[in-house]
Amino acid sequence: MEVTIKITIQELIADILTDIEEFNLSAKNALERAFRNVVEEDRERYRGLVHSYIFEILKWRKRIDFALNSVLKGTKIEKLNPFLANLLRIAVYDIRFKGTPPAIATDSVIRVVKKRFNIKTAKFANAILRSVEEFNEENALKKLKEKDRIEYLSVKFSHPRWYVEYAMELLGYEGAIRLMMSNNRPQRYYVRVNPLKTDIDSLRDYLEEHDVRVARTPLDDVLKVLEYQKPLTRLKWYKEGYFVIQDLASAYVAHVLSPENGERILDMAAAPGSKTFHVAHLMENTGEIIAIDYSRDRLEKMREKMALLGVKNVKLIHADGQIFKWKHEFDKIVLDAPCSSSGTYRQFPDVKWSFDEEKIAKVIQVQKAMLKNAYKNLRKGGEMTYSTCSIRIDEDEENVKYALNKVGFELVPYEFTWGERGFTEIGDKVFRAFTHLHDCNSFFIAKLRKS
Ligand SMILES: C[S@@+](CC[C@H](N)C(=O)[O-])C[C@H]1O[C@@H](n2cnc3c(N)ncnc32)[C@H](O)[C@@H]1O
Repeated sequence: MEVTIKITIQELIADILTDIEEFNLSAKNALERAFRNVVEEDRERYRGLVHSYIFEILKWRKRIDFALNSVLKGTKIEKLNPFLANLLRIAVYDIRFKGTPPAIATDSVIRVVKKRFNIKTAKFANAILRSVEEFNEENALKKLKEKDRIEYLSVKFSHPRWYVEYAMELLGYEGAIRLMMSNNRPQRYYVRVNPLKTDIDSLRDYLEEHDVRVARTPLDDVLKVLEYQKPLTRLKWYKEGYFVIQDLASAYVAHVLSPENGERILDMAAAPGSKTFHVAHLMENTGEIIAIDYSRDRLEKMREKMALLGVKNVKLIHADGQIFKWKHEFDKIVLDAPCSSSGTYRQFPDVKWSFDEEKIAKVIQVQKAMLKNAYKNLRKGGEMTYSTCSIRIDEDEENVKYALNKVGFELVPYEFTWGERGFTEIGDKVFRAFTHLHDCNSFFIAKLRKS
């Protein structure tokens, strides 16, 4: 496991995990940042391994912390120095999830503790890991189940407590468990063809020639990846923009919007651009798309990708979608709102731990303000999609009800060809996907009109 980079793998992983917490970075950004400092030849060799550690530890963090907190006396893992806590998490993950012999897992992190702290801390860490080795998780979980069933499920499936309660209310006990189990499975990839460069049949042939086994999906421009040999991002056609990697439900938005050639479209939260580019592709590069986002970094990435995909009808603007007003009204609007991202746990397990109720309440206010502002920017008779990758009714159906009752929109009875219908009295006119049912992100779409 030890590598010839200046630091060991364990040290690098603990640094990245600590950056995620301390600087509120996404796992993806933290990985990118850390690998900038790794020498070139090691970068390609170790990226996959480190990526997998980071994602798996974040996925199982609550269960890992349960083991650690059960053996820690007089303190909690959350109270320890964050770098030390993350080293302990790596060892627990190695021992309990990867089946690494405890002596090896312990030894490799204790060496880092000695280097970065001191002998006393190393002895402390060693004692904790010995206790973890003897910890009877099955018994402890059984006791927890008797005391607090929700907390038991939250630990067992390593999901936030609020999520367990929410999922049980939406889907019942069995449904909630199936959803959490599927959130914990490996990510499923989908690819969408870039029709400016090729067609779906040629893409399918190309992928199969390159050992990527694919299947059709409910969307005729999207393929489901069943098996692959090397990362899709290393394929020449990916690097040249012949296809994009885009979640199935996310790729439904542009179809529901049904843009027509020559129209003027606003995308109010556009970066990194999946839906904007899809709309541009469906419009065959005609008309005009104004794509705004509040994050300059994300817009910059979007600009690079746009050139690669041959998209020419998009103007990128750094702006706040709550107040942005353009000189013309729009025929159609995409509002893929910032949200709790609670539908993306399989893809981004770090998101599980980065939203609490306070942060979610704030994002709901932003969603409402954006809905109000969308109305101001839309022409009479114009249509829009409102979508989130959240499972929560307060970000989805309740916000649509707000748009109908308080803003003035009407709901378009769109004929969804797949997925589930939603909740509340408007449930039969909206789209929902769930990870355990549709093998993609849990997702919400509603189509609205300014009458
Ligand atoms: C769900 S993501 C959008 C994903 C994008 N539509 C796509 O398909 O690639 C939400 C986006 O909202 C942006 N955002 C957050 N607050 C915003 C605001 N007040 N105005 C505009 N964009 C905002 C975030 O920077 C983020 O890029």
